[in-house]
Parts: sequence; structure tokens; C-alpha cells
Amino acid sequence: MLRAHLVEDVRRAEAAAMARLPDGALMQRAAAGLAAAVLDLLGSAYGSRVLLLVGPGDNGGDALWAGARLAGRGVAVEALLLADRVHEAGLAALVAAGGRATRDLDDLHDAPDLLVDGIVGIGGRPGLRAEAVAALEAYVDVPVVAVDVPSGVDVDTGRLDGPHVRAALTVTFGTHKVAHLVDPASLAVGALHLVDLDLDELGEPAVEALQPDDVRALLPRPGLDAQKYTRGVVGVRAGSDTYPGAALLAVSGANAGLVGMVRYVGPEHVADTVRTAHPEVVGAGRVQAWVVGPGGGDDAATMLAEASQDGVPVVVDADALAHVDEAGADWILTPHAGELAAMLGVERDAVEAAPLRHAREASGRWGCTVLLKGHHTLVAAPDGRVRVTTTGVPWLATAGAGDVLSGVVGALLAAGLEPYDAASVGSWLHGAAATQAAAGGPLTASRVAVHVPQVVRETLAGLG
Ligand SMILES: NC(=O)C1=CN([C@@H]2O[C@H](COP(=O)(O)OP(=O)(O)OC[C@H]3O[C@@H](n4cnc5c(N)ncnc54)[C@H](OP(=O)(O)O)[C@@H]3O)[C@@H](O)[C@H]2O)[C@@H](O)CC1
Ligand SMILES: [K+]
Repeated sequence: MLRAHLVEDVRRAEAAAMARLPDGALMQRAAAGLAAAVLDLLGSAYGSRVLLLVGPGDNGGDALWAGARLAGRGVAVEALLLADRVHEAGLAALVAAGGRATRDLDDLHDAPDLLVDGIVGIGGRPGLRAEAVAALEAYVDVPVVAVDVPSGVDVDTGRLDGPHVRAALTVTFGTHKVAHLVDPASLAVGALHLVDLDLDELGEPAVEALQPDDVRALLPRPGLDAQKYTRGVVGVRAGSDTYPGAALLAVSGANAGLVGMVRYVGPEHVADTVRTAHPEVVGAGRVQAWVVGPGGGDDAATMLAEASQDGVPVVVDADALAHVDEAGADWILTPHAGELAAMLGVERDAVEAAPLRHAREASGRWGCTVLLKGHHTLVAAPDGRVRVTTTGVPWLATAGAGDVLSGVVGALLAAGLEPYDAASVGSWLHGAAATQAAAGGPLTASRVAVHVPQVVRETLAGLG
């Protein structure tokens, strides 16, 4: 599991580690890891130029100490000091290693190959000061390696408020931070590299992200004595005269092999189309979970009312979300930002600016799991836990992808996973299937469903 902690937890764990280690040892570990990551990115030390952007705190200290190590390896290192006082020992080490420091942007030599953002770390407030903005604007085309976090983001919430660094690579220390995983800040992180500081006592993570091993452990798999009914039956109530395709897509997600049987209930001519495309799918009967809503249009309210009568877990998506009054504790709501905004009576922009807060709020309000779709989809449980999906590709932002997702999640729910696991594992598989289907190019929602079995296969085999 990839875990992200709040700043106060990081500070507490770092203080405990510092108490048992020699002075400065943690910063040296951080700087060594940072310098190694920068060298990797540069490819070779000799002939390479690096510019450090150095703020007032220990984040700048990390950058200066790493700069000293890089200078020692033959990299031409300059530091632009963006505060009256910077980490003294780090600055002395840089200069002793042959690096050069200045406070004047005009005093810098040729354009660097890389910028190292040591402006602020976990002690920073959102936004950047004018000097930092000017330095970044002077080198807009130069890739940035962020130290710990891209400066300017709100570390504990992932919110943005004012200018911030956009990194190609973020090298973080000890544990991940919320802003690395949660939108919109996660979009500024680039590739993410964790330097282990051997921290104990970090406590419960604020958010976490499933890794292939976690998914493997959670995936339902048939026992030797499996029958179709023991593997679970998922029912889909979706599609309408206006949107027959949504039924097909939801069923294709549900019918990706994760359960023993799929039922479809909907308008007769839609049912015909579904059965033609998926001959395995049968009609009404007992199910262990329902998927309700994709393409439901005006029928969505009835679909939800009928599904709720069975007393089994329900995945509520799309048109059905507007009709959720009271939800069962084992339900999963799967809105995108616009749908969640309508449910909470706020503007869409507000949800997009603070998805973590709104997903938590909705989960608390309806007392069930909420899956909020986005660049990094969030799954919030009513007990406060949050998982972030880091699989997927931007090509996945395409019509019908959400319908497939609801089907996959419903299948996992019917197979017996807890709602929090069903939602987060389903979202992980959906993202991984999209990455595979896209193969570096465009995709359609139907192709995502086709790739789910292969992703499951590779994950079970430990190849994910
Ligand atoms: N602790 C450890 O063991 C280890 C920590 N490590 C490293 O330390 C980092 C944390 O260092 P830190 O605590 O010194 O805070 P940091 O983020 O550098 O800056 C805070 C200063 O910035 C200022 N400031 C605030 N906002 C600002 C803004 N928007 N724009 C400009 N300035 C702003 C604020 O000053 P103020 O304005 O409040 O007077 C304050 O003085 C951490 O991220 C990691 O890199 C590693 O070495 C591993 C071991
Ligand atoms: K930084």
C-alpha cells in the first residue's frame, strides 16, 4: 500500500527519528536520495548544469546539500537564494564543493538542464512569492525536480491557491504527502520518488493508494468447488430508449469475469441488444448486488426504488444519483464532480478545487462509500478512510468509461468484497485496463471492459 500522511504526523515521526540519530543525519539521507534522483534524470554529471531554487527553510537545506553532492560529482551547480536567510550549513557545503550562489536572477549563467525546487516543503503555505514566480518564469522550458513537494501546493489537502511549481519529478522523504496523491495538486507532482528515512510512528495514513500486491490480495477468485452462484450474481438496471448504449457498457464491465453470473433488467429492446452482445447475460432474479443508473434517464428513479427493495448492496451511478435520498451503509455512490456538486448543492468548481473534502463530506452525509471520479479517483468510506486511484491514463476521459466502471465495481461487490474494497479495487482495475487498452494512444470505453480480464490475469500472476 502506498500511504500518505499529514504534515503533523510527518513532523512527529521525524522528531522521533532525529532524537535517536546523530545531528543532521535525516537531512543527509534526504539530500543523498535527492542527489541520486537528480543524477538519474540528468544521465551524466559532467557537462550538466543544475540551478537550485532555495527558500528559507529545511527544504532549501535539502536542495543545498544535494547541490553540494552534485557539484562534487562534477555537475555545474548554481543556487538562487530566494530568502534573506537560507540553511547556512547547506550553503557553506555547496560553496565548498565548487557551487555558486547568488540572490540575483540576472547574475545566473547559461540556462540549466534542470531546476531543483527547494523553495518550500512541508512548512510552506499555498502560493509562491514574486521572486520565486519570476525565477520559474525565466526557465519555463526547463524540467523541475521538486524537493519533497512542488512548492506552492497545499500539502495536507491537495488544494491549489495561487502560483505553484509544476514538477517533472518530485522526490519526497519518509512517507508520501496528501498533495502527491490528491487532485488538483497531484497534477503538479510529475513522477514520484520516495526516499526512505526509516521513520517509525507515522500512525494511520490520511489517504492511501492500492498497489498491485494489495489488489492481488483482495481480488475474488473462485475456489476449487466454485459454482456460478457461489461466485456471486450481479444485476444491472441501466439503459433506456434514449441511452441504450450505457446498458451495454455497464454490462460489459459487470460481465468481465469477476462474478459467476450477470443479470440485466431494463427495456425489452435494450435487453435484446445486451443479450446479443453478451449471450451469457440472463434476466431478472436474485442478485448479491445491483448496479443502477447508467443511461437510466427518466427511468432512473424507478430503477433505484426497485433495486433498493432487494436489500442487497447497490452501486448508484449517473442518472440514479439524483434520486438518492437515504442510502444503505453497503451502497456505493459513483458520481463525477458535476454530479456530486448537484447532490451536495454546491458549484462544480468547488468540488474540483477540493475533491477530498467533498468526497468525505458526501460519504459522511449518506453514510456509505463514495467514489468520486477524477484524474485520481477518490474512494471515501464513512469511517474517514480514503483511497486514491493512481492507475489510468488521460485517454480514459471518454464517454461511457464511467458506465464500465460501475459494472466492474458492482461485480466485485456481488463477489463479496466490502464496499470500500470493491470501489477501490474496481477503480484500480478500470484504470489499469484503460492504460493497457490505450497502449499510448486513444481508447473507447468498450475496449476498457475488454482489457479487464487480462489485467486481472496479470495482477494474479504478479506481473501488475
Ligand atoms: N524535519 C525533518 O526532519 C526533515 C525535513 N526535511 C525537509 O525539511 C522540509 C521542511 O522544512 P521546514 O520545516 O524548515 O519548512 P520549509 O517547508 O522548508 O519552509 C518553511 C519556511 O518557508 C516560509 N514560507 C512558508 N510558505 C512560504 C511560501 N509560500 N513562499 C515562501 N516562503 C514561505 C516560512 O517562513 P515564514 O514566511 O512563515 O516566515 C518558513 O520559514 C521538508 O519539506 C523536507 O524537505 C528533510 O531534510 C528530511 C528531514
Ligand atoms: K519544494
